[in-house]
Amino acid sequence: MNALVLPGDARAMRLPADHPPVVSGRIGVLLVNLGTPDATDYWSMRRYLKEFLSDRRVIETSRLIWWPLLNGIILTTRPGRKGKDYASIWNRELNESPLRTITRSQSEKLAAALAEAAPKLVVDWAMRYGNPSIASRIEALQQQGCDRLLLVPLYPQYAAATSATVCDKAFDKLKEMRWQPVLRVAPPWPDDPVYIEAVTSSLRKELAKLDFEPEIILASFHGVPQSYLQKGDPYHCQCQKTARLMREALGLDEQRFRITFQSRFGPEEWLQPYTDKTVEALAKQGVKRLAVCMPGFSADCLETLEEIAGENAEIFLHNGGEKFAAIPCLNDSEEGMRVIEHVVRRELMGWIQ
Ligand SMILES: C=CC1=C(C)c2cc3[nH]c(cc4nc(cc5[nH]c(cc1n2)c(C)c5CCC(=O)O)C(CCC(=O)O)=C4C)c(C)c3C=C
Ligand SMILES: [Fe+2]
Ligand SMILES: [Fe+2]
Repeated sequence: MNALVLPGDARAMRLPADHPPVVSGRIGVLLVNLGTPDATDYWSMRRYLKEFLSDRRVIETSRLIWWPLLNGIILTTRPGRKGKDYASIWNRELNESPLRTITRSQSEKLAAALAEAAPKLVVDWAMRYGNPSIASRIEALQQQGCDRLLLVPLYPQYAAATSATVCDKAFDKLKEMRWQPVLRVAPPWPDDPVYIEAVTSSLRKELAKLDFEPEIILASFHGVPQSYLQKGDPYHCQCQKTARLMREALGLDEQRFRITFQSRFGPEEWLQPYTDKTVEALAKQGVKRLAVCMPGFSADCLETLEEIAGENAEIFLHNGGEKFAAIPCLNDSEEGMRVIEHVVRRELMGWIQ
């Protein structure tokens, strides 16, 4: 007879010698963000973009039209161009993208914050595209004895292209498993008072550090094609709600605090107003001082550091603007961790005390 110590509760269990090993009794929390290439060279970028842009949740265009486009022009030209953009924001110390560095830190800080209240908890993190994959981390959590799993897509606003595809991927892994962990999924938090308080107090703090007072603040959210809204995706409404609640909490009017949508891709019409067009128009109208916050991103990434802090700053300054600030995302700041810990504690109710 073997004596097996269960990591969760340190119970010793007696099993026959030919019995497969059993580890159980722990709870896994898996934080998931969008994705990241392993490196900025052409092939790493191509692999990452191929996985990302082959996802039917992201690109809903008919495969007959999309496949030749993707495998022809897009995967030939985009990896090189975007590799340079990633290189401009790369974390050289750790040789990885900022999104990876920040997501790991969020996971480590969450684990530390919950260690005392929930010693059976194992906190981990994954990327929907690239590494570490969702499948590999679910497997690792199971090997550590997690028979219950809380999946946390790190998107405050739900979109099929982000939140739903995280669930699809997790369920793909579960489909292969004999002993599936029980799965809970954290809902989005577009109007959660803890989130609204965190994004507005973080914004106030960042504004206070500037050497200027912006005439206008943009809340820029990642866009999606306009057709996704027509098909019933709640993303647009949830972004509007977050922006309205932020504006009310800040006591600003609709002129001073405006919503825009960034990162459009391809010729289709995306959610509007577009961030880059708005930034250009404001500069041309004579606005001299502008700040842009990005409350839909839980962590700084290519779209915030390169597109907003880089490209959009340049657009503003080239068209007559004088001062531009890109406000950092919540990241692993005190405010950011307050939101993640709040969501996780609430969704673990009944599983932990
Ligand atoms: C082409 C369709 C895309 C849709 C729809 C889309 C939705 C969407 N994306 C995010 C968050 C992020 N996107 C990021 C990068 C990125 N997004 C797309 C395309 C779509 N996104 C691409 C092709 C890329 C890669 C870069 C590029 O080639 O332009 C990132 C940054 C990742 C990083 O490592 O830094 C984030 C985050 C949301 C929230 C969203 C819909 C709501
Ligand atoms: Fe995106
Ligand atoms: Fe709406």
